[in-house]
Amino acid sequence: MAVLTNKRIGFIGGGNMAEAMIKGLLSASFIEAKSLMASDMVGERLEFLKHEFKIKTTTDNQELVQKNDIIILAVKPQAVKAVCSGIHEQVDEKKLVISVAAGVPIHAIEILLNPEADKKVGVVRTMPNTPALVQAGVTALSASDHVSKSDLKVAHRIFEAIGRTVDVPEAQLDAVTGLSGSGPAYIFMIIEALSDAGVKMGLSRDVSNALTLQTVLGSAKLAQESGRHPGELKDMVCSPGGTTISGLHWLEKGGLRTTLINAVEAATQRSIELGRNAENNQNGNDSQ
Ligand SMILES: NC(=O)C1=CN([C@@H]2O[C@H](COP(=O)(O)OP(=O)(O)OC[C@H]3O[C@@H](n4cnc5c(N)ncnc54)[C@H](OP(=O)(O)O)[C@@H]3O)[C@@H](O)[C@H]2O)C=CC1
Ligand SMILES: O=C(O)[C@@H]1CCC=N1
Repeated sequence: MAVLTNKRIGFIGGGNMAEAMIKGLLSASFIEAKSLMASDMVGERLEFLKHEFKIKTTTDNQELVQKNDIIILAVKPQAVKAVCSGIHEQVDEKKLVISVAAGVPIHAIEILLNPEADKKVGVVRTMPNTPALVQAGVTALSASDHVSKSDLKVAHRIFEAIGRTVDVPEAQLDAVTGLSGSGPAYIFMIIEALSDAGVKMGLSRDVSNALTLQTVLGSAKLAQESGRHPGELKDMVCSPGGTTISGLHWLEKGGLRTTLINAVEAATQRSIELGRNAENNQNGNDSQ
């Protein structure tokens, strides 16, 4: 039985993030496929989504807005301006607009959707991540003043269906993007490297992958469920004069902590830059 029975959700942009959310929402039985729709310019993506998830599709963003109550902006930040300008007449006060676009500020979306400033358009800006695919995502949300408490609750329920949610002030969403939005990619790189390391030491790829994945999963679970400081949990693994401290010495020499902090900082800065470019309708250094 679907949790959200009386609302229809439309995704503008049917790429990776939309797919992660659609799969997560359907797997969680949060909503029925017939209440989901996606629009995209890429016909192949729409065919895939239609075939894989049995959802409705269209190439017409205006039709998508007309036929749905909750509109999720899931296009690249660089495309937000064009998309919002193309749908502003169809977006009325009854629609709830949720953006997952990195960097793009709420007020920029509000101005684009309400150029005459003659209606109240509620926008919730969010930053989810791809583990939504397996209902293990985490999403930070921030809402504009025009979003009612009940609409914000609906937004929370959507993202709770695909993982955890946190509320943050909008000013912190770029940092969220640098940490948990981009974070799965950092972790996948670490997983790949650890698995390679096992193979270098003579393990089969299958065994090495299995050991790596369960080690990452188990460590996160232990940290989450015990609530203990990660430094304390790390110390529990390090026997005096033992193997782990020898390994950690190399992680320190390689600057692992500094590297991760720099990565989050760079991704946060890029999110801020994407937001500025989206407002100015520029692409900055990227050609996408
Ligand atoms: N991927 C991730 O892990 C996360 C992504 N996000 C955010 O989600 C958004 C989407 O990212 P992601 O899914 O990775 O990107 P994708 O490029 O995979 O998906 C975006 C899709 O939107 C399509 N599109 C472009 N312009 C339009 C338009 N005018 N109307 C309808 N569809 C259009 C694109 O087509 P085309 O390819 O032809 O441009 C593409 O198929 C971004 O803003 C990103 O910041 C947020 C959190 C995590
Ligand atoms: O790489 C990106 O820009 C998007 C935003 C967060 C994760 N992916």
